[in-house]
Amino acid sequence: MRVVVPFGGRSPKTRLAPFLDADERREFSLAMLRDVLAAIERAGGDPVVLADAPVDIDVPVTVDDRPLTDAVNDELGGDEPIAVVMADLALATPETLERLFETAGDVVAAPGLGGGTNALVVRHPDFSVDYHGASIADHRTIADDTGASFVEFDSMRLAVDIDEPSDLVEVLLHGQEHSREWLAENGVRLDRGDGRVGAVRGCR
Ligand SMILES: Nc1nc2c(ncn2[C@@H]2O[C@H](COP(=O)(O)OP(=O)(O)OP(=O)(O)O)[C@@H](O)[C@H]2O)c(=O)[nH]1
Ligand SMILES: C[C@H](OP(=O)(O)O)C(=O)O
Repeated sequence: MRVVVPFGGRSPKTRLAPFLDADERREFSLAMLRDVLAAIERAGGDPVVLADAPVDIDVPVTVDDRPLTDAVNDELGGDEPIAVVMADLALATPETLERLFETAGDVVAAPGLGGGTNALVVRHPDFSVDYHGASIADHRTIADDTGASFVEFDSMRLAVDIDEPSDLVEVLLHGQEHSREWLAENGVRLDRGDGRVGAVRGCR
C-alpha cells in the first residue's frame, strides 16, 4: 500500500522549543522520520514523504508547500487504498503498522492523544481530511457524511505523537532506534528523581 508521510521540515516541532533549539528540532524530527519510514517499509508499505520543503532521505519525496490538509487531500481520491502516517510517531513499530494496514474499513483512524489523527487508512474515494483541532472527531463526521465506514484503531504506539517536552519520556522509554539514540546522544535522559518520571537535559 502507498503510505504518505507528511513532513513539515521547514520549522518542525516548535512545541519542543523549551528543550531543543531550531537545528536540534530539525535533526530530531529527521530521526523520527527515519524511524517511521523504516517501520512502514518493514510492515510492507511503500512510503512517500509529502514535505513542505526538499528533504534528503532515501525514499521518494513529493514537495508541496500548501497547508497540511490541502497537500494530503491532493493525494486522496483515487481507487487504490492509501495510508497517511505522521512523521512524529517515534513509537511506531512494524507490527503495529501492519495491523493498521490490515484492519478492514473504508476509513481506519488511529487517534492521537489530545484529539489529533496520527494515522489513517483510506479506502473510499470521497473521504477527505481536515487536520488540526479535534481532527479525529472531524474525520468521523466526514466519513459519516460521505457514507464511508469509520473504524477507530486502538494503539498506544500510534496514539503518542511527539509534540511536547513531556512526550520525550515516551521516546526514551519506548522509542525506536534513531529517535531514542538521538536523544541519548544529545543528553536528554529520564529523570526519576522524586517518584515522577520526566525528561531532562544535561549531566547527572
Ligand atoms: N507536508 C506537511 N507536513 C506537515 C506540515 N505541518 C506539519 N506537518 C507534519 O504533520 C505531522 C503533524 O505535525 P504537527 O505535530 O501538527 O506539527 P509540527 O510542525 O510537527 O509541530 P509543532 O510546530 O509543534 O506544531 C508531522 O508529521 C509533521 O511533520 C505542513 O505544513 N506540510
Ligand atoms: C495534524 C494534527 O496533529 P497534532 O497537531 O494534533 O499533533 C492532527 O492530527 O490533526
